[in-house]
Amino acid sequence: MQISRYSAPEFDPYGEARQTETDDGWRAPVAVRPVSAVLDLPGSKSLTNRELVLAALADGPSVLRAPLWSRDSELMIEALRSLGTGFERQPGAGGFGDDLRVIPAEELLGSTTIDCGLAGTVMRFMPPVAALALGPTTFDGDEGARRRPMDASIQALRALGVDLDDDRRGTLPFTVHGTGRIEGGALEIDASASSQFVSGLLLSGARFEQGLDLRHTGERLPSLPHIEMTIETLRVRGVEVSSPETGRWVVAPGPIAAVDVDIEPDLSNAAPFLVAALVAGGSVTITGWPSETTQVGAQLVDLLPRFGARVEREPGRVTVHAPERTADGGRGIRGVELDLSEAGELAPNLAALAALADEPSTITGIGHIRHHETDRLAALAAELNGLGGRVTELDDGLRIEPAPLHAGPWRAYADHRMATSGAIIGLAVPGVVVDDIASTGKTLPQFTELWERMLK
Ligand SMILES: O=C(O)C1=C[C@@H](OP(=O)(O)O)[C@@H](O)[C@H](O)C1
Ligand SMILES: C=C(OP(=O)(O)O)C(=O)O
Repeated sequence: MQISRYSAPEFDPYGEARQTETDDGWRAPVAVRPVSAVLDLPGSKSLTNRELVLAALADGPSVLRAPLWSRDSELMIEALRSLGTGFERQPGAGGFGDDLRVIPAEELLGSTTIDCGLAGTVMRFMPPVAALALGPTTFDGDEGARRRPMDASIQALRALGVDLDDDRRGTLPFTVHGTGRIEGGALEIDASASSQFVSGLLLSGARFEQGLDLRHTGERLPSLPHIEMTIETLRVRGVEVSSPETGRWVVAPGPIAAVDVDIEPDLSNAAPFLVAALVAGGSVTITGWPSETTQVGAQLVDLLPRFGARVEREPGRVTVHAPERTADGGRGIRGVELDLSEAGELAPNLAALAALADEPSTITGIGHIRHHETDRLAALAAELNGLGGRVTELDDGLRIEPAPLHAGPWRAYADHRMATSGAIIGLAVPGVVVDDIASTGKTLPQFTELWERMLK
């Protein structure tokens, strides 16, 4: 599925802050007064795509309530459908679309091609599922997806005895020749480039004859909360999974239970809106905030105060209040020294915030985000510096120094979080034009609508 070019409705809340699709892209609206917004957000990408895989491998039908409907989740649905999984949409109670009943295939069948788009979850979670299907499954995706590392998934499946045809560069495209079963057992992988290699194997591991005893051999492992999320979703479905030591996970063989699940709102997609409170002034509230969660976006309640925000927690909601304005009318955003190795997903939006701070910031621990939708370190440095910023790329992060920013184009590189980062900068800097706001459809097709609502 290709996302159609976004066509924004005419939007002119302040006369000067027009949000329109021009030939060059989307003119980001400027915040001309403090915001005071209460917003509801659609479901989590990471939870939806895990629950889709687990529901398809389960021992009976499951309902996903309030799942995310976006490019990444629809690609996952299509991938599972092409292997024989049944799906029925059911009216949902929330405001963001239907619930989804997932009916596992009696037998998963290959002889198909899976389009991964640019979705890391599809390209890393689906190959083990394809190996459990009978017949060949070819994996491919967007041009940008062909640059994302896949070697750990490919080598893992080979080590498990699965036959694969690939380009030998450790990237898409490749073909998995599924035989309908995987023996399983002990396996070593280097997941330093992405936690998704680990999650992908754990999600299918209970369906291997001997389960899985997986060890990570690399020096670092990014995005640990996402592995915790995988473990938690498995446990909810009755799978025995343990981590006897750091970097090792054991999944017992056995059925994956059919369970109806509620998908939490996407807390990483809360980031641009909560960050907007610091940039525009005022406050932004996100409703439906879970009291307990494995989502890494929950760390925003601790991260944003480091930039000077005040965070208020009430049952089911989080409110972020802007810092006090400085004596000279500045935003009062503080510089930070952050290790974001656990929360690399939040780095683009937090880097945009840091670029609007009064003090320098250093964000480290995020070398792996060079392998996200684009090389996010290079992209952030290029786009911020293109607007007059003073950003230095480090091996594993960014050094961001205060500098006055000016109008200009902002390239999204087909990356939803680069697009929302451009929108954040545009709140403070008139004349920022994001070339591909439609890329937000990867995980949040309602982005511009919610952004408008926030600014009203
Ligand atoms: O498992 C997941 O749902 C994800 C894991 C993380 O990937 P990396 O470990 O590659 O950072 C995260 O950044 C990505 O957005 C989603
Ligand atoms: C890295 C991300 O996505 P993906 O699931 O495609 O890896 C992200 O959403 O920030």
